[in-house]
Amino acid sequence: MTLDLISSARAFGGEQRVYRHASSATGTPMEFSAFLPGQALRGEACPTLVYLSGLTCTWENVTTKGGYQRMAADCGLIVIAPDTSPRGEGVADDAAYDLGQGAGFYLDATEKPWAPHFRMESYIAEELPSLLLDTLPVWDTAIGITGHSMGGHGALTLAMKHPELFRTVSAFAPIVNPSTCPWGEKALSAYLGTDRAAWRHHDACALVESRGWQGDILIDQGSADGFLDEQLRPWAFDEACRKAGVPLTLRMQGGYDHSYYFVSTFLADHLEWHAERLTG
Ligand SMILES: N[C@@H](CCC(=O)N[C@@H](CSC=O)C(=O)NCC(=O)O)C(=O)O
Repeated sequence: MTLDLISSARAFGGEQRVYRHASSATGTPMEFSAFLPGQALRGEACPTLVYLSGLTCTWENVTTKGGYQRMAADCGLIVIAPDTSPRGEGVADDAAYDLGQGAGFYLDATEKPWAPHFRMESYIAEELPSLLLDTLPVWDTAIGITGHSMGGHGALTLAMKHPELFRTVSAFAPIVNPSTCPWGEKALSAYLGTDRAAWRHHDACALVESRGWQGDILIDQGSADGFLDEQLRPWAFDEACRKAGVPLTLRMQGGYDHSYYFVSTFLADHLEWHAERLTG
């Protein structure tokens, strides 16, 4: 498969790039950003962190507002930021910001009109890693995943479903129990249908109890996040991890909201946390 380089800029001794490629998983063109530290430019295999973004985002939000490039360069970490859904004129969409294009929820839809293109689990957990391993100096046994909000949901659920691929996982203000919050109930019923048993395979609280996790987990959550009580409720995941015996560090960050001011404050911490575990 061919990767087209859309842009490249020198940063902290490495390069911030954007790629486009034809995706067989989604049947559409897909774009992602890739920060390559100096080590990667010299051809050394590097640990890699995949960052999944939230509702309404593309690769661009975290790449331009996350401020992670200095720490990625210091840790020798490749950082990949994919898009949040398939896009295009022939792709189903919804007028609301929390369904359709920009709101793929990192699962493979089974329902019309979403099923033909909304295959983000196959894209993130199969096609993209295979493409990265073929084209960039990604260290194959040192891939971690993180994400924000809907992307935090994607990071937690995909890690627990694909532990052989994703060795480390963390999240920022994740949706942890989509089966019981308005964003999740809307998306899961549209993409998967109304049988709630199918939703459990895409719910971090259910997955940690049924599958557990091979390591520890780090979550940062702002205490002034406007979505905290209605959509996020990280204490449900804290309780599920306790029951499953999975060590979770849930850091409630006083006064922080849901924005990229919050994400960018703590993203460097997460890069360092992943790099330590991926290379240790
Ligand atoms: N009310 C907003 C909702 C969109 C929003 O807040 N998106 C967040 C992620 S929310 C969960 O997945 C985000 O990351 N936005 C991009 C940014 O750069 O801040 C709306 O109507 O758009």
